[in-house]
Amino acid sequence: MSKPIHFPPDFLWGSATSAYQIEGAPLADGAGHSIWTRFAATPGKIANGDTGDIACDHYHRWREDVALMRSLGLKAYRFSVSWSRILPQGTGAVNEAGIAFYEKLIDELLANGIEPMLTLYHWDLPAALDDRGGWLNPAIADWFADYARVLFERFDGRVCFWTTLNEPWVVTDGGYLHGPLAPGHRNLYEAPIASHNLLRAHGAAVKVYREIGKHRIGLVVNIEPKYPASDEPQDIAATRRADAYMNRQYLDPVFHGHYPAELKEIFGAAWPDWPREDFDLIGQKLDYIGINYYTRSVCRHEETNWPLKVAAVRQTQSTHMETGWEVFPQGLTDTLVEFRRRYGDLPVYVMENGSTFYDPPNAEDGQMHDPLRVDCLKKNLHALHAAIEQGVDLRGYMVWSLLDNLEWSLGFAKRFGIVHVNFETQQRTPKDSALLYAQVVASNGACL
Ligand SMILES: CO[C@H](O)c1c[n+]2c([nH]1)[C@H](O)[C@@H](O)[C@H](O)[C@H]2CO
Repeated sequence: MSKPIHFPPDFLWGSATSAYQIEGAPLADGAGHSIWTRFAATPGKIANGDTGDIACDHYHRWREDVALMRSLGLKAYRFSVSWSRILPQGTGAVNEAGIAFYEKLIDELLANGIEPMLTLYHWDLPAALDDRGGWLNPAIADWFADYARVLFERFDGRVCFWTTLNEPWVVTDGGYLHGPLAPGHRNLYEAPIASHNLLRAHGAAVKVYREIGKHRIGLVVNIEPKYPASDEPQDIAATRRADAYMNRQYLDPVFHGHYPAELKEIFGAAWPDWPREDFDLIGQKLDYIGINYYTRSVCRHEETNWPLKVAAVRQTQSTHMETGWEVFPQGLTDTLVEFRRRYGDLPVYVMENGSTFYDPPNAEDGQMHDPLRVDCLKKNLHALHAAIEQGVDLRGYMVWSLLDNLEWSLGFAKRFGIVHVNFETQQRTPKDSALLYAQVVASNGACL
């Protein structure tokens, strides 16, 4: 009989989504275009021609969705604000209808005892700012800080939990180096600049929050722990490069004031000499770190792979993600323990963790059975608890995702929701994984 599991008494159990993936109506009520409304309108960019034009219609069904969260007993809800609903041109005049939408959502969450956790940026940059260089223009740190200030002034106090950016690595690698995500660039020289400006913007927003905010602010990074495929020196070196590029490229400047040396090795002449004062801005003190964990990577040297010269060795038990993300719960424990070892005892929240599997059609009993996701969730929650037992100051967990939604360029086919969405009828149906998660929340993990 395994030892009963106990999470800390006030552990924050919740779920996560993002604006473009669930809201729909991206241009409603005065909102401006974003790089994702543009990308989605470009033939071939999103699988099956899917777009966020309707998605989960959350823009109209937000009250129903909060009631759904309440029915699951969720303590918190992590969502993002669409910058171009608030500032249609990215800067300048505030669109009060955009403010009103998020105000209604926040007040409904609070009325239902659910902590709103607001992400300022989850990838949907205003198109008007992209026209001015977007993340490649150093001025974006000021544009982002001004946008953040509007939301801080309107919502701080009702929102007590702020995140500046969701996953600067994905924004950079997907949008500027390899190109599968908006704005779809493939440029070795642009990627470091975009990445550095994302971190500068993060720092500038935190600085504004320290002037006017009274609660908590942090950053959310995706961490994919890297394990060498062999003890061959070139595989060890490849693993180090992969860890520096995906993981330490963001945490080292924020917590240690410099980039990992491997980045100059990877980017060569494309890696600028950054001004020292930038690291004072980037290194603003944070109240927490958010970590998104999905899988690990087993790395080997591969001379032909641009620009890292690293290849991932595919593993056996994988999810149905297009690159087959391995189910590896130990990686979650390792990630959290390693964060504490390398960066110290800052409070940690797992802000995304989930899996996509082909969900069989609902059974005769009308219930949406998702056994693979249930198994994955249980294993990851045990791994989470193992990290707490090893001393990690883990404060909360947001399952990705509340709803099946638009999986960016992969469209609606990749379902991550614990609640099934019929995109024809917009009917929501809790899957077995949602019923399990509700029990986990109600028992604070004791049912695991
Ligand atoms: C590299 O994987 C990242 O950790 C990651 C995975 N995911 C994410 N980031 C994004 O934050 C979500 O918008 C995605 O829907 C979700 C599922 O793909």
